[in-house]
Amino acid sequence: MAVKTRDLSPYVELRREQWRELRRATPLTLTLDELVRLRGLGDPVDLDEVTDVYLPLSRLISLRVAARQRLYADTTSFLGEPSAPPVPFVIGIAGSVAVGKSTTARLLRTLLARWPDHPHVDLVTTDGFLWPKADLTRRGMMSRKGFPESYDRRSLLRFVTDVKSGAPEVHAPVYSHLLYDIVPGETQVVRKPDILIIEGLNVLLPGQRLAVADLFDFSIYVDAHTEDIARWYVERFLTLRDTAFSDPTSHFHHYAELTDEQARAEAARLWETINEPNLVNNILPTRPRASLVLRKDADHRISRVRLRKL
Ligand SMILES: Nc1ncnc2c1ncn2[C@@H]1O[C@H](COP(=O)(O)OP(=O)(O)O)[C@@H](O)[C@H]1O
Ligand SMILES: CC(C)(COP(=O)(O)O)[C@@H](O)C(=O)NCCC(=O)O
Repeated sequence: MAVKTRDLSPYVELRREQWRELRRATPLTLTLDELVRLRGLGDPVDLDEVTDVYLPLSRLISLRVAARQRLYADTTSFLGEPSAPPVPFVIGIAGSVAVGKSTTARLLRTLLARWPDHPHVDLVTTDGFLWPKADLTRRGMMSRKGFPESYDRRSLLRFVTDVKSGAPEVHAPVYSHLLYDIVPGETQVVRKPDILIIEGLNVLLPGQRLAVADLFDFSIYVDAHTEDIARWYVERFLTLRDTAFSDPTSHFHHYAELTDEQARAEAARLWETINEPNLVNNILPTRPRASLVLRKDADHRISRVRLRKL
């Protein structure tokens, strides 16, 4: 009997109207005020999107956390070892600069923490693992920020391994957009969370040996057309010019004086020379590896969800 090629796909793609049915009885535990505080600059995500997209997603992840715990328990019993506390469940969130990963990550952290089975959820962004400015400068990589080689990938892998191994306290370095550098001496401390979310451009990249992506129990790729993301990047640059860049201590303070036209041209240049090549050459090729893809339309609205079944 002939099998339709479509049936062999490892993915199932659902329109938002189909996906939202999978929420079942998951309650909405987020208020509009909280949503406004969580969403990123220029991201118009509303409570409908939380209900339609994020509640089914938090239900799916919660099911996967329980399944993961059963799997670990089975392996422990197979090995004849005494039962151990559950291993933190690790979620990776990938996608381009300016696609809205941080909003997705913050929303999920908040929603997942409201499930009684896994209340302790930590979120770490990979910018803390960028090499310090002095190192990037010395190695001629200042215009490669966000490219795979601009990160201390070994430290990132060590960090996630330590969290998964149940270390009582693990420290992550912290990045500041204001300084455009790692903040000396500052760390984010992670203490045995039930769930750890790792958000960053390149988190799904495979490595020659073990890569951080190999430690993920679930991963999300936030996706949109490249032309749409380019436009969001330029719009956000204009907003930053009037907000963050106007701070005299900002590394980008010189941008605060730009006219609209100059700011658009500079943002387009940064997009075309740094962020677009990184998206096309490094980030987009990792999309097929994600457990789930959130697909955004030109207005930022999530219209489709692709789930990996196999
Ligand atoms: N130069 C900057 N100054 C201050 N904040 C910034 C700057 N660039 C990006 N951000 C903020 O950093 C966060 C991460 O941005 P980005 O890496 O582009 O990912 P995404 O837009 O997918 O969340 C966003 O909240 C964004 O508003
Ligand atoms: C800090 C970033 C590399 C993103 O870091 P991430 O947390 O995704 O690893 C990025 O937001 C960035 O600042 N890129 C530099 C080029 C630019 O400013 O557009």
